[in-house]
Amino acid sequence: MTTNLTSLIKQRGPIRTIGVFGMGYVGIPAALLFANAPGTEHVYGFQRDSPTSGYKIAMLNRGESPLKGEEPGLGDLLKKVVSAGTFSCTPDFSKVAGCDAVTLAIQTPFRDKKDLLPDFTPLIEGIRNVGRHLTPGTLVVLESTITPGTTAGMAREILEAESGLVAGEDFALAHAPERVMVGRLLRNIREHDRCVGGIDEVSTRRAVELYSRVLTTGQVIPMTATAAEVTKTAENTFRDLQIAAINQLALYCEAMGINVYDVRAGVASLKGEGITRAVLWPGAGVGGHCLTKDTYHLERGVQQLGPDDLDYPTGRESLYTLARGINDFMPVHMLRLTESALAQAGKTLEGAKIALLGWAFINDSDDARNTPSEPFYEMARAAGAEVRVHDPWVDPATAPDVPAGLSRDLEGVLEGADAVVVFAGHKEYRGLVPARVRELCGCAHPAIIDGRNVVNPDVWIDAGFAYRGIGRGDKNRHIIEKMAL
Ligand SMILES: NC(=O)C1=CN([C@@H]2O[C@H](COP(=O)(O)OP(=O)(O)OC[C@H]3O[C@@H](n4cnc5c(N)ncnc54)[C@H](O)[C@@H]3O)[C@@H](O)[C@H]2O)C=CC1
Ligand SMILES: CC(=O)N[C@@H]1[C@@H](OP(=O)(O)OP(=O)(O)OC[C@H]2O[C@@H](n3ccc(=O)[nH]c3=O)[C@H](O)[C@@H]2O)O[C@H](C(=O)O)[C@@H](O)[C@@H]1O
Repeated sequence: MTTNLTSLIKQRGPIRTIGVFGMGYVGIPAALLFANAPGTEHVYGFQRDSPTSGYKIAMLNRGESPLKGEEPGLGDLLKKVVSAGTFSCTPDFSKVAGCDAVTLAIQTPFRDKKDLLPDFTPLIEGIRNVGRHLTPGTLVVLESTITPGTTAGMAREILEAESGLVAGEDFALAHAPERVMVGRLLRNIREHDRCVGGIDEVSTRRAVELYSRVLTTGQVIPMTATAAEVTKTAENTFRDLQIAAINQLALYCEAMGINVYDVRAGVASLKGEGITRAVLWPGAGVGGHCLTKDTYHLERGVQQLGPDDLDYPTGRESLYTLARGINDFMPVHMLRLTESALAQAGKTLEGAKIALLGWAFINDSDDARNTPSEPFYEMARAAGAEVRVHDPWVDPATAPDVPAGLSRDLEGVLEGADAVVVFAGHKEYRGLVPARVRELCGCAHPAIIDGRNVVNPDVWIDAGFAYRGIGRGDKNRHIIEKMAL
């Protein structure tokens, strides 16, 4: 069926000029790969000149990356496309008018951690700016993680209102969620399969044309815009669910006095013939900006798109939000394990000195977004404990929302501690020496609470520690070897 949009796209020919809104972890690698792809004449990196991020504009145009941490290949690619003149960064959104395709990779954080609602303000501002300069025949693609229904709903309405054009008639509109991981941004975009969903067939086809040019081993998987939104939120919901399943099993194993890692090895040994189990790892909780929010995007999507059509067991909570609840319970459980270990050494949380090891939400990383260490920190202090935090990766000078007293001096944090609580599986903690730690703690029976299975229980129990570990029902009831300091 030849629609007005089909002929508009035909008149435009292949996509040559591209705009990418949001020069962040997602937008920058995406823009550089588009700029480096055959057939691309120019890519505009659209970046608002905000107080916090405006500096990126000049930095990127100098060929310097504003992204923290190692990103293999990104620096060289940036220099290449800047010197080739196929990429430039600008706050001048009027250049949208000259683009054949515009993508938006703008942040969509929680508005407030308590209400778990997304703050779409920055994204809406970006969509509005695209609409103001939108010309017929252009493809618009949302890459941000959004609530299912947003592309065909709110985004479409704003674009049409600002441009006076009609989506699906005058311009193409799609969603193509990002699956990148910091530390492997370029590789992930090239190699991961890419779900690409248009509000209609013509939009999907144009979006497939855009993304096919940057994929190497990845395949494009076409679908509808809403299906693409659900795919992104569901893939992280499922990961959160898998983590909750092993966390619940860890709690059960503690109650039954067995070692969850024996059970995990047993279950994981079921292999092949489609009967394999995806058993993940129990731990002190789930942080990050993906798994902590994407479940709620999915839940809001079904509530907004299909409230009257959803058939679900009456009065039962969603399995997915229940999983979120179990994962968010793990820092509470860590506090209870700490309390139990302190009690075994004749102490209480009140007045105890706690060394919290690990502020980052993930091993060997400086990323502390929505870290599970934070609720533990707050609860322990509320219970009257003094908590000092160590993290070898998180920089107290630059990381947001760091606790008072976050230090990189491990021995200093351990000095005088009644309890040592491991929240991140940083490699530094796998080498802790019990005798040295006990000497630094300066008491006969310090507590060690292992949230990431980084210490050997027997070695620490033999050294006089009151040990507790997530899922270690076989060790958590040990007796203390009475010994003088
Ligand atoms: N960072 C990651 O590893 C992943 C992120 N995502 C999703 O991708 C989206 C972007 O995330 P990040 O790149 O991490 O965010 P980011 O915060 O690193 O980058 C966003 C950029 O957009 C800019 N910006 C904000 N409002 C703007 C506007 N109105 N016009 C132009 N620029 C604007 C910001 O100044 C910033 O430079 C989010 O929805 C996130 O959930 C998805 C998968 C992985
Ligand atoms: C593009 C994108 O959204 N990728 C997601 C991202 O997740 P994220 O960066 O949040 O790291 P993650 O490995 O999922 O870990 C999230 C949180 O869950 C905890 N975690 C993770 C795995 C596990 O078995 N047990 C566990 O407790 C981690 O400690 C962390 O606190 O990266 C994951 C990945 O590394 O593959 C990926 O599966 C996720 O879908």
